Amino acid sequence: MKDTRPFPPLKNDNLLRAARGEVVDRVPVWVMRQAGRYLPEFQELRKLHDFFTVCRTPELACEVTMQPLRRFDLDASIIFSDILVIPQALGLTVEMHAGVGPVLPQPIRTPEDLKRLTPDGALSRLSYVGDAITMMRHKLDGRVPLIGFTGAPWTLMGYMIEGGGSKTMSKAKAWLYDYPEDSKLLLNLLTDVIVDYLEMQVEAGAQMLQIFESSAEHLTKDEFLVWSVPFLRRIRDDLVDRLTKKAVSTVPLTIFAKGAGHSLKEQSELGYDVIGLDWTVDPVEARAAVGPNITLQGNLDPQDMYRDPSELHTLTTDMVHKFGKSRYIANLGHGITPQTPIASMEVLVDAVHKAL
Ligand SMILES: Cc1c2[nH]c(c1CCC(=O)O)Cc1[nH]c(c(CCC(=O)O)c1C)Cc1[nH]c(c(CCC(=O)O)c1C)Cc1[nH]c(c(C)c1CCC(=O)O)C2
Repeated sequence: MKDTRPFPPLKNDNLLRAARGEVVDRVPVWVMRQAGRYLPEFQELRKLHDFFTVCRTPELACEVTMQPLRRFDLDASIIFSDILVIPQALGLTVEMHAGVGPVLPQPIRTPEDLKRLTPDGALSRLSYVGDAITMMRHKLDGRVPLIGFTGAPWTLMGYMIEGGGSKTMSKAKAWLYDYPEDSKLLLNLLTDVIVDYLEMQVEAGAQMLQIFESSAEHLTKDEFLVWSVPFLRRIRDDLVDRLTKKAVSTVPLTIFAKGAGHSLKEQSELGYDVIGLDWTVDPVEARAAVGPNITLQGNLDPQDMYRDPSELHTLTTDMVHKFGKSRYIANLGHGITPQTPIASMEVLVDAVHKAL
């Protein structure tokens, strides 16, 4: 039965205030992939359960979501899941192979393969994510906001065509040139599912949403503007439309387009509240590009987490000083990597909170 109890009131809302451009008590900080393999308790749980079993079992997803919050004074939680649950819901098999990452044994190879996708009913096959979000809101007891997320269309298309991660996305890029109309069809199909999925996450209790366009780095600026930006715009516009029509309050939206620092101005015109930056972007230049009315998130190099604590502390403090206290959410410039020392997370969080 659906849990319809009201959610506990939020105690630390610095993340949402930063996203809306309001005054914060302290600079909020969270870390992409903050629940993950650098935590021994995550590794222990993963010995007992397959990756997608964790995603599909709300109790397990909530336990893993909670793990980093027990250790660190973070200002946000992010629901444990993966971007590849959408290709799964569209009928593709996705396996998580240790040491390799995601594998799709029957990828989309030709436009003919698009017929195998099953958008009808995809949302109902993702209902476990909504269940985990609702459960997590209660377990958090208002401690910090809960972020929901999705992969963006181009990034999902890449995994669906490559059959997993890829250094070049060469097969997916070949689609853009060889089958431009079918590429648009696939990107629009994914956009439709993503809008449904995000609407469902908000209704389930997600207080902020992040769209991961992690494979933007494989596109030139011109390609990014054609194959990513229009779909990111439609996700935002359609989602806001849907929520408005249902009289559901909208939540702040973050776009994280890794490797798209060449198009910050264009990103700032999409209607998102927050732009996530990878570590190649200079904070001061980013602010100049997006103007004063957008919140920036990021962007310490995840490799800096391997430096000694005093160096890491200094780098973090310098980063926060460059961004400033207004309209800023501290994070890494991409996901935390599996060998990261736990002590580095403590240094990062502490340095952010003490910087200003
Ligand atoms: C591209 C992408 C994926 N998944 C995701 C992205 C976008 C962000 C990014 O660019 O890093 C997003 C993601 N994946 C995961 C989260 C959980 C929430 C969080 O704590 O941030 C989030 C937000 C869990 C995960 N997703 C994955 C793990 C590790 C797998 C395991 O436990 O065996 C976790 C904790 C696996 C995964 N899932 C994916 C890859 C490429 C891999 C393998 C690489 C790796 O292992 O880090 C696809």
